[in-house]
Amino acid sequence: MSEAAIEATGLHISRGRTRILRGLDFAVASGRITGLLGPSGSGKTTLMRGIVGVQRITRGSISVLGRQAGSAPLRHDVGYVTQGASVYSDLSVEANVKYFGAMHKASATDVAESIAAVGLESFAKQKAGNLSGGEFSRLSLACALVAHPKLLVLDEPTVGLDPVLRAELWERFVDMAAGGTTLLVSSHVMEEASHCSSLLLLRDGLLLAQLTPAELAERGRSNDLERAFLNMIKDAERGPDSGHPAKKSEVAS
Ligand SMILES: Nc1ncnc2c1ncn2[C@@H]1O[C@H](COP(=O)(O)OP(=O)(O)OP(=O)(O)O)[C@@H](O)[C@H]1O
Repeated sequence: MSEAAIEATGLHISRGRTRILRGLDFAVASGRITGLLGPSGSGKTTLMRGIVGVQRITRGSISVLGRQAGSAPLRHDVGYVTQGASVYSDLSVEANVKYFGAMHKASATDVAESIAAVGLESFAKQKAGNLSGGEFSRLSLACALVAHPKLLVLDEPTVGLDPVLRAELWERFVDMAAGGTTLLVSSHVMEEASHCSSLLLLRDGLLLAQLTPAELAERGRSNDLERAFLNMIKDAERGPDSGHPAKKSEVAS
């Protein structure tokens, strides 16, 4: 078993007066793709923010690459691509990637490779503000890739992308993991779960289960992972009196 890149212990996070994450314990393996899945509002973004160190932890801890989440030495090792725009609309694609690359001493080759990795070579000189939604989000990804992070945290990176681009991006993620990068990718598209080695299933701020896609299909009694997830949720809600009791280890207390 590979070493953990992320370890959360007794993690609670509140935002304002609302308790969003309510006691999570899990580990994310190095050099793998871990999917963070759950319905809208389940706490995926909040958890990612905690991992990259931009969200105050209320109780418990998160360790990232062996250090406390958010600590200064992690700055060059952790990449985070948010759902919101993080690039400069008035700069070209190339200038944006160069700008983010400069913070990590990236070479001209790194810049060109990152642009190529997201399929934006023909848009290199175009202003970011003139890109389509999907191109714009791929540019955000290129800006994170240029730093060659050891851990890449991606919040819904395939939203707004067509099926071809979606597939290409997942191939890219698989290649990166094969090269040793750890990826934590959130999505609410359950079919994307099949690309991941491990899945964290969040619901209402609790970890419903951590399992492989094959285990999800088995425990949720369907090869359609969306249906399997829904079945697991129903089982957890029915509790031990249902015909399909949730295993104790699957339900966070
Ligand atoms: N600043 C805030 N103050 C209070 N509550 C917040 C704040 N930000 C988010 N929340 C609430 O926290 C909950 C979890 O939000 P979060 O963005 O982590 O969910 P998510 O699983 O990423 O959702 P989505 O898939 O829709 O992006 C939501 O109910 C949201 O309304």
